[in-house]
Amino acid sequence: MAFEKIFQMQFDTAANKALTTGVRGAFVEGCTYGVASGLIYVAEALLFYVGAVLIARGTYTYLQMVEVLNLVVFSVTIGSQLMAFTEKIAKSVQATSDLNKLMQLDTNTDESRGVLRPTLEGNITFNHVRFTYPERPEAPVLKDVNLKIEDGECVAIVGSSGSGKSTIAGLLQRLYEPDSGSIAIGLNELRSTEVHHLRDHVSVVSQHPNLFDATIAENIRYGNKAVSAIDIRRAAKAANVHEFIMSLPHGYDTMVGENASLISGGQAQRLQIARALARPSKILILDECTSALDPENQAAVLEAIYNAKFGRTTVMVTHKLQVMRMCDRILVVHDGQVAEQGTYEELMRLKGVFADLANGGEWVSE
Ligand SMILES: Nc1ncnc2c1ncn2[C@@H]1O[C@H](COP(=O)(O)OP(=O)(O)OP(=O)(O)O)[C@@H](O)[C@H]1O
Repeated sequence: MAFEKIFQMQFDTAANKALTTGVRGAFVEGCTYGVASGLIYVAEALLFYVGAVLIARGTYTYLQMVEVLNLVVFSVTIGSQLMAFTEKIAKSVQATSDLNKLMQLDTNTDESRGVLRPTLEGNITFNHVRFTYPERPEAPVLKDVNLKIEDGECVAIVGSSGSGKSTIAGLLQRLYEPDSGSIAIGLNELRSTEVHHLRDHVSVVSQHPNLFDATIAENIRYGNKAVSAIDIRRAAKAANVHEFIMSLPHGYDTMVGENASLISGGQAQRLQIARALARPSKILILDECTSALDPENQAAVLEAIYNAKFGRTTVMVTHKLQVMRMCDRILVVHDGQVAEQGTYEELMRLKGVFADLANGGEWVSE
């Protein structure tokens, strides 16, 4: 999904910046500490020497020399201790400035609008939707999208790379607002629906499972306290992953490891499907969720999706023929519009955009 690539890039940039700043900070801190400690000893040595000379000449008494020595050593020690705080002071200044920026953020965003919490079911409709990413105002991604997905229908959204498939999925989650036109689920316009409520009712399974270093049960629950242990098991069974979980030594309490390193890609993907199914959502969006899998894992995930789509409206963004064939209908996005729609056979017979993309090798067949 395009958003993941962008987040990954931003994360890499931030991590590299943190590393460079950390290394530079450690170097400065080390130098500061060395100079500060050295200064005390240099000052003491100098004072003893000058004091001794002054006493020898009879300018100072021994008592006067000790008083001056104490005063200077005390001042230098305080100064050097303050220098040891340089890094902490710099961090506090930066943290205060960051906090200040956060406090000034506008809470009146597109997301904050919309307060309705209706039951989200019924047909999905896009009515003359036009959308341009704010970062690229000169290039509208969607120019005039009109589509209708029936309640309970399974639809594949296909098109060439960059045609705007993931953007349609993103708009459906209200990650962005259309420039014009409207999107509705049943009779409810998305722009007047409360965004958390919407995202609780629209489940997304993306290309990367995004599992956390927590137990399998916690990964399926995903912070939603309303999801009970029974819901978790039911979802895992529907996602075809229950038996695998039960084969693990600690079952649902097994830790999946950092970045889900202890389980395969297909198992991780089925856990992500279980997470989506554990929620009360009637709408399921699957964005290229099998593209990173080998054929064996892909078959297991497709079987899970096949079970999951019953009773739900399912939208699958895909390049895979097998996934397209699982769907009731295929929508072809081209030049910012839904250019064609129908079953695989109907679209091939049309000899239009879909057939051209098929003949050009755009669709993956295994
Ligand atoms: N956050 C963003 N900011 C600016 N441009 C973006 C952003 N996300 C996507 N785009 C651009 O919008 C266009 C449509 O992207 P989108 O990800 O919807 O296409 P896609 O059909 O899903 O592509 P793919 O099949 O390669 O995943 C592309 O040209 C992409 O570069």
